[in-house]
Amino acid sequence: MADLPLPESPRRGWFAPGWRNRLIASRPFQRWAARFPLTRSHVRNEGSAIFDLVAGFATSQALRALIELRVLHLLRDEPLTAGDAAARLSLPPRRAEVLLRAGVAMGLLRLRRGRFVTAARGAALLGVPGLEDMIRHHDVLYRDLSDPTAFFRGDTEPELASFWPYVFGAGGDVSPEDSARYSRLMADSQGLVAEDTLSQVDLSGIRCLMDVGGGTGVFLSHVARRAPDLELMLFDLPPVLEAARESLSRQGLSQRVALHPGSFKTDSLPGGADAISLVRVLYDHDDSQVADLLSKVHAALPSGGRLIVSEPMTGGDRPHVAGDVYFALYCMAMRTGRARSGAEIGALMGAADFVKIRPGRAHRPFVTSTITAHRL
Ligand SMILES: CC(C)=CCC/C(C)=C/CC/C(C)=C/C=C/C(C)=C/C=C/C=C(C)/C=C/C=C(C)/C=C/C=C(C)/C=C/CC(C)(C)O
Ligand SMILES: C[S@@+](CC[C@H](N)C(=O)[O-])C[C@H]1O[C@@H](n2cnc3c(N)ncnc32)[C@H](O)[C@@H]1O
Repeated sequence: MADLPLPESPRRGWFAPGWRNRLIASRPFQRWAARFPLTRSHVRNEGSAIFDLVAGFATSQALRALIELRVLHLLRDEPLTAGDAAARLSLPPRRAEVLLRAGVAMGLLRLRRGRFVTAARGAALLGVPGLEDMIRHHDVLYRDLSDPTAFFRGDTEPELASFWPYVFGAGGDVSPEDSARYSRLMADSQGLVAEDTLSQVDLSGIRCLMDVGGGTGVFLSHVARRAPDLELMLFDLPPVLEAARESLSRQGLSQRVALHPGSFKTDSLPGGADAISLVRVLYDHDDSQVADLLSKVHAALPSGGRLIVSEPMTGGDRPHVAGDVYFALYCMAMRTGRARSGAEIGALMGAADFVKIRPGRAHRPFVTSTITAHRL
């Protein structure tokens, strides 16, 4: 049996992890378990799960090609043969066929009588606001992860942060095109986050809500539709609020949302709101910045005031792929903050003197999770 480089296990005997892991890694055991009726379907499933881990990067890159070439759009209404699709996509026919078949294998396309057409999963993907742009911008993260060992050692200079210029204080030498690209991506992807936040958080009893780091006001525009009597305040960096002003005016919401330009790094937060939301804000910042921001939020709220935090979170002692792989690595590439578990965010809230700290019921942790708290 091959010797696994495992640390000495403190547990001994039949269930000691070292013993179990050595057994499972042994080829004779694997061959036996693959044949034994009570274990063979489990072995097949595990093999398939391991293969998905091994091949995940190839799947993601095929997905990016399908999106960049707009294959799902091309085949949404019109089934095409590989040859016709190749001509429309300006791809060599054999290569087009490989891509189309990959799309079928991924459940995004269907193949019927020699013609490819977009499947229900592909159509659903097209309907998710901002998801195509989100997939496209993964070119940056993909480059940043190209030497994963160096990445985890902290020996690389990821370029992802420069894609999101606001993190280092919007403005700077960011081109208007880049600025528009990130604002659009952030605003588009906010739709789902806003929906999921509002399905988890009860706004009843709130008179005035201030969204801090609220970007161009997408979350507040969802709140405005949901709660027509709520007063709304938006706090963000001055250049971001310029974009918010235009966007809110287009939606006829200029009168409902009061704009408060400022930086929570250098300024205190304005008073007047009895609830403050932080949507996808904390994970961009390190613990000391978050502690500082939460104490500013505490100071800005009246007694009984409410804090609402919504962002993708890690799974804590139950790690999951969305939080502990995708968002954890994403935030690490950003370098300024980190993905946190609900318990970690709750502890930071507690340290800032918030009470009644309650997690919401997140049904799509890959979109967002929520935690609410109160000021005494
Ligand atoms: C009608 C017939 C014939 C059949 C019906 C069959 C049927 C019922 C099909 C159902 C189809 C359907 C409606 C599916 C809906 C699917 C949905 C809504 C899927 C949503 C998926 C959302 C995803 C995958 C979201 C991903 C979000 C990502 C990756 C967000 C990333 C955000 C980042 C990186 C933010 C960065 C910000 C920063 C920089 C860290 O601050
Ligand atoms: C990840 S975006 C989230 C935007 C919006 N809440 C959403 O979920 O789409 C973070 C937001 O925090 C804002 N922000 C970053 N640093 C800030 C600061 N020092 N003061 C105020 N806002 C800041 C950014 O401008 C940006 O709008």
